[in-house]
Amino acid sequence: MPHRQVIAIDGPSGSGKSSTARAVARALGLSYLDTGAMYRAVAVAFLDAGVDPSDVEQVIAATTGADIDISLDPDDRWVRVNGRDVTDEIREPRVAQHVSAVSTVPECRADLVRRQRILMDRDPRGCVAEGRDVTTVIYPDAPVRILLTASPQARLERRGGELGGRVSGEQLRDQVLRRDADDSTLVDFTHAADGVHLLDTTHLSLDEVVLAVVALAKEIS
Ligand SMILES: Nc1ncnc2c1ncn2[C@@H]1O[C@H](COP(=O)(O)OP(=O)(O)O)[C@@H](O)[C@H]1O
Ligand SMILES: Nc1ccn([C@H]2C[C@H](O)[C@@H](COP(=O)(O)OP(=O)(O)O)O2)c(=O)n1
Repeated sequence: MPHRQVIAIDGPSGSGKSSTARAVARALGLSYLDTGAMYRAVAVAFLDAGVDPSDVEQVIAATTGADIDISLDPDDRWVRVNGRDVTDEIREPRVAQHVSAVSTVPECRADLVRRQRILMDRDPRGCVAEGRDVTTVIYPDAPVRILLTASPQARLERRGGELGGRVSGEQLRDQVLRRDADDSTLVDFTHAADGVHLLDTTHLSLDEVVLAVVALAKEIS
């Protein structure tokens, strides 16, 4: 049987992690894990429950008690939390605004990391996973580890294009730059750790990034 392929991709908001990881999973016939969707799903759960985001004990309880079910199919993205489909809701600006209340609490991270390792090991063919700490914490032994970067300007333009004018310039900066600053208090996703390949996507098209990652995976595997 061919060996499992595991590809770990990290990077800041708008660097292209989700689009790249999904396309690479499709190209190589691997499963795909969006670890950020799990943080977002927990944020929906605690907002639903009326938890005050600054009440750390309640945020921890909402995280450890959340029943998260997530698709690993790159062609069929969905996520459910506590039995409710929140696939579209997790992309709403109110979720981006509050999700760091989960990602900045070590107990919440430990709980999600444990679940993410299990999900990454589920498919016998292997997995492409993306987030902020896949290369360093969740799966530091992955044979292929990549940090995607792009200039703040490029990342703001990409996320702005994706949201199609649904948010103000100020909300956009909050979603991208403020959130990255808050999220990087516990994990470093701006410098490539030892053995992690740095790929600056500022001047590359999505297709070029996907080709570069697939080429690297073939070279290493
Ligand atoms: N290299 C690229 N060049 C131009 N646009 C890109 C590139 N990579 C991703 N995008 C676009 O930027 C937006 C954000 O990408 P996404 O993959 O969601 O980033 P992340 O998961 O890192 O936040 C999407 O609309 C995506 O199509
Ligand atoms: N492995 C991860 C994945 C996401 N997070 C946090 C950081 C982000 O604010 C949220 C949402 O992540 P997501 O990847 O969906 O965010 P972007 O698509 O890059 O804007 O979760 C994390 O702390 N660790």
